[in-house]
Amino acid sequence: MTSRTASRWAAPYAAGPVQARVILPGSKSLTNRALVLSALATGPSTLTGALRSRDTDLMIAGLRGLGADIVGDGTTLTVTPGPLHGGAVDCGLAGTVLRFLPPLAALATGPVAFDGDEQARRRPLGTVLTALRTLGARVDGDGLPFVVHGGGSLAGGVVTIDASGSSQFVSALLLSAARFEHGVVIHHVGPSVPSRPHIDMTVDILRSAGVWVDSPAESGAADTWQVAPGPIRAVDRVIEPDLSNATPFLAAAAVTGGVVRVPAWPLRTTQAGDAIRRILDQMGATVQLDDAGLTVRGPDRLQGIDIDLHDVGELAPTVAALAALAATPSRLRGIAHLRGHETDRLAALAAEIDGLGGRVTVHPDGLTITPTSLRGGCWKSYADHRMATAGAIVGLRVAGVEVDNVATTAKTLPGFADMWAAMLAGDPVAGPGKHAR
Ligand SMILES: O=C(O)C1=C[C@@H](OP(=O)(O)O)[C@@H](O)[C@H](O)C1
Ligand SMILES: C=C(OP(=O)(O)O)C(=O)O
Repeated sequence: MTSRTASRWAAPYAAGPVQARVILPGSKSLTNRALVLSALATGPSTLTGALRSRDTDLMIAGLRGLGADIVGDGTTLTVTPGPLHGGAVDCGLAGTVLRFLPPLAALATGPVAFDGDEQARRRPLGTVLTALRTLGARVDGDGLPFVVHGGGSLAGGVVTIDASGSSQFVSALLLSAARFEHGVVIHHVGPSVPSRPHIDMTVDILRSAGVWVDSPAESGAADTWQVAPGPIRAVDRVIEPDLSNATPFLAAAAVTGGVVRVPAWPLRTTQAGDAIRRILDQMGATVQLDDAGLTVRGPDRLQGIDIDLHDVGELAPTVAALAALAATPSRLRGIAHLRGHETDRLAALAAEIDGLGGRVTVHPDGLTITPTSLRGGCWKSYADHRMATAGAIVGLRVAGVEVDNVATTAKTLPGFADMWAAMLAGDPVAGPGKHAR
């Protein structure tokens, strides 16, 4: 739907160790879950420190178009639920909008037409639409564009799905299920579900809104989640900073032997991005988490890593960039599902690292990256925010890297290029709408 003009951005080269303090805007995953729950809640609620980016603005527009009133200045938003009615939703390239809003649309009184970016048409979705039909909804289409004919209510009940393509299939059904007449019981059958922390995040936020949820962790029933029907309480929330978006900045410390601190790093969190602490530690960095935030000190020699990223695939582009600059080979496992992310990230990472003279082998489940001496050149971003930030990391150590369409980082981190430049200049770094401290 949206056309974007590609342009090349000269990724800054780091002449020495990077030293920076970086304040990140709010988490995409938490903001979009909170928006959905607030729109389904029993009364108004306020979100503080919400992320404003393409993905979250698409969620806001989608919910407004279906009847929610969302007002606010920048990162503070007040959401007042309204009767849900028919309308149109632009998903852009946001997996959270594409997967989380169809179940909510099934509760509307009228047809809801979904469309999105050309690239979004290739993202896996059929599982959610088939599940909705099983739960009582009428849906025209099996992928974008499609129409959910909201009937004002949905029966809900028991459904069996294969969620090996995306954890968002499970999260999507769970988020709206308290408003289904019979709630939902989801059985997953198939290869293992990726990105489990994201489902745990969904369970956690539902419970904080007073919803009864049973998950494999408590029930012992592997791969079964259940939500009881009932009210979703309106809760005022402070959104944590986005830890996945922190990872390129932390990687800058790791690859330059520098020091980067991220204040307000939560001591306990459901965000998958928290896994970067053990990844950087394994690669040889010094990682310290305390009340002042997270501090990463880069090593003299960055080690390669052999790691299963199945649970935290979102971090794979950052880890691949680190691996390309490490002293020893790396093997990234468990991430076949990245082929259905914003782009086929396995193919894209291999093509771009190889394009600079690197050596990457693509496996059915991931990548082997053998460090070589890289040269400058064009790094394509494929409209993928995390491909663009991975190119920026590589550019810190390889002169002459040009990232095409760095503006695509606005999907979750508008102002990334300015933040990156400020980091290299030794200036304070804060994204637009910085996280309230
Ligand atoms: O629910 C979420 O907020 C997300 C779940 C994950 O999706 P997949 O399970 O498709 O990897 C993650 O990669 C994505 O960035 C955000
Ligand atoms: C996979 C990602 O996004 P989405 O929410 O669009 O699936 C991501 O941000 O890495």
